[in-house]
Amino acid sequence: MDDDWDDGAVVSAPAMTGIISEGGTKFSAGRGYKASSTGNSEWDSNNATSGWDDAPSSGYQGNKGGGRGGRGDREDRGRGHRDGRGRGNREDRGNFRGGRRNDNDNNGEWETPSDSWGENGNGNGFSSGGDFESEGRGGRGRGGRGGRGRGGRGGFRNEERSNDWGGGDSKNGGGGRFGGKEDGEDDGAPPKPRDIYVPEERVTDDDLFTTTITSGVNFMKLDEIEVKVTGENVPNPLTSFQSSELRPHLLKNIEKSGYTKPTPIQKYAIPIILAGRDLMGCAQTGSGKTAAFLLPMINKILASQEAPETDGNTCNPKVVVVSPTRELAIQINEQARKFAHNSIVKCAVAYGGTSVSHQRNVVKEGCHILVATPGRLNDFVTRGHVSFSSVQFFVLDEADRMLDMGFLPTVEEMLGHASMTATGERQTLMFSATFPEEIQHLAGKFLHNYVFVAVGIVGSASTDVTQEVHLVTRFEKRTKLIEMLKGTKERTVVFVETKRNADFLATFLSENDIQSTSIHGDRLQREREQALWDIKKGIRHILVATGVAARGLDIEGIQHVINYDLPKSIDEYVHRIGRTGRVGNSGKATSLFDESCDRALAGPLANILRQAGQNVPDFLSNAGGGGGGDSDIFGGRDIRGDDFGKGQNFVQQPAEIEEEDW
Ligand SMILES: Nc1ncnc2c1ncn2[C@@H]1O[C@H](COP(=O)(O)OP(=O)(O)OP(=O)(O)O)[C@@H](O)[C@H]1O
Repeated sequence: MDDDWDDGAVVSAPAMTGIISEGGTKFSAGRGYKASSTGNSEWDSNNATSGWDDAPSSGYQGNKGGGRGGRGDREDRGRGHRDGRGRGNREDRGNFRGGRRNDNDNNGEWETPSDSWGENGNGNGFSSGGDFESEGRGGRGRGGRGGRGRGGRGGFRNEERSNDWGGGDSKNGGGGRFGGKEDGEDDGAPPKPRDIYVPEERVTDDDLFTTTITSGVNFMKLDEIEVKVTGENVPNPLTSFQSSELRPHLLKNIEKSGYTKPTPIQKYAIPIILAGRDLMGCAQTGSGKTAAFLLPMINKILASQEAPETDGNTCNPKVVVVSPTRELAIQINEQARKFAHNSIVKCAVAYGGTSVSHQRNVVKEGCHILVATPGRLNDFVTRGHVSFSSVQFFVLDEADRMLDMGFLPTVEEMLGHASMTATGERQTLMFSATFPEEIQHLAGKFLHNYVFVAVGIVGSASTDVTQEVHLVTRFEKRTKLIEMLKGTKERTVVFVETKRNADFLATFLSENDIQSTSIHGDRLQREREQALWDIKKGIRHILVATGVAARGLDIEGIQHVINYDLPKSIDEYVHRIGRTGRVGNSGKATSLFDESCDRALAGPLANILRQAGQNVPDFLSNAGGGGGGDSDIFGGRDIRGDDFGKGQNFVQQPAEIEEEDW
């Protein structure tokens, strides 16, 4: 669909009163929002009962009403988009498996009348570039998220705004955050609103050891999973944390974390990283990949006993971890703080949507470990706040996502930066639960004589998640959702494809007495963090989310994942349902399969179900999911060949589980 804005139609900010008819959707900014369970919904100037809640609590219960509808925002965000990031980007992305292009398109679509706010549907598309962090490509004319131009939140416009909107103009191609100009510098362009959000450190040092998931009854079963390791001179795996080379301080923090034994990926990855090797590590969702890379890196810093390095106002971290979403960056930083607790190791986090000056001030104090989203990191490097000259470890978490077309240019820029230590001098580590072969090929150029570790079938879902797929029409989805959620207190993530539908559903559920919140790329960072906090703390028990929450998030007590809309790619499905059933806990995933738009997923979905020993419904087989599974299409093997390493590779047979382990 055409995702351009019609600049001629831009209405300026004062249009905050009255109804604007926009692509079939009525906005009555600053007023209430009436969600109808029967079909169309609209902004309703007479109904102020369920407006956007701009209070710190991110639920949809507020009576505030204000905030939505700012067409002025649209002007800011919209224009750069047309000539900037625009179409080339979409085309590029579309080449990769899993339909990133479709994702992007979908994110930009108005829903059909039956399932959206609009009366006529299809109006003002906005190509969002997905919900992941994508700031930072402006310097290349891609403009990050430049110019999405959705009729946005006028109420917040002058308060805070994501720095990663790109902020370009229609002539110059959007974006341009990396032109080397400091915030506020006068270059003749319209002033860019600044992010002023200073995130609070919600997880205090005292809470660090209680915020992660306690392993479940199936934890020991992880040892049954076959592990394939290829590469030259592969070190032997660990048998326990205690018998490893890890330093006593680290062992103490591991114990305080409640980890009694390493997971399979930890058993293999820790010695490989300690031995100075590069690594491509693939293991199921919720199987402890974060600790697998953090522990050996922290060990190395502890061993060196060096203070954090700074050079004037420039921070020279030893470890850089890059994550595709802000919330995942926050989480990885919390894990790093936990393992480094009470030691000399200093950790910092930098991500978009927050005050640049605040994070710059934190970073310039120096840190050993810097966890960041790519755009903010690249920005800091470009501006000289961070240098890669001391980097010993460079980690790409969710590496396949980091190397798809959305982020690849930024990753290439970072790894090709003049200050970056050379391949072979630094250790480069990549982790994910999914690793398509074409992405493995790309990854190879950043790695040096790496070891490949695959725990289980890469790209497969955890068998601890009971998966169900229901055949529905789009008109039945809402009723089905209410049926599933009514009366249950299960902590649930409901995934949808579009940001606007996330908001719509969260409101709709709340109006049906199912307290909900939402997270997606159009919410302010403050709201995104609040929404997650509310779920973690049980203040809300339903989180309606776009793909921004699909990867990496580790939230205690998520029992159910619902794919209200199925994703376009099977990898995304695997990551989404992996928000439950983590570290040996059981969970369930229910997907609503609408044949009119999900047909392409039928085959891959049936394979995933079969691999996990789940029932494959007839309608999936009939829709094209009748064939057998093929693990290789999910990157289940080393692209260098199963024999790579000339006989030094080995396959770990599943361990015998002793009775007392259960
Ligand atoms: N050895 C262990 N024993 C017990 N719990 C562990 C162990 N290792 C990790 N965990 C816990 O398991 C949970 C999942 O770990 P983590 O988030 O690293 O998974 P992951 O493999 O990175 O998942 P994803 O693919 O979804 O990102 C966390 O709460 C973590 O604290």
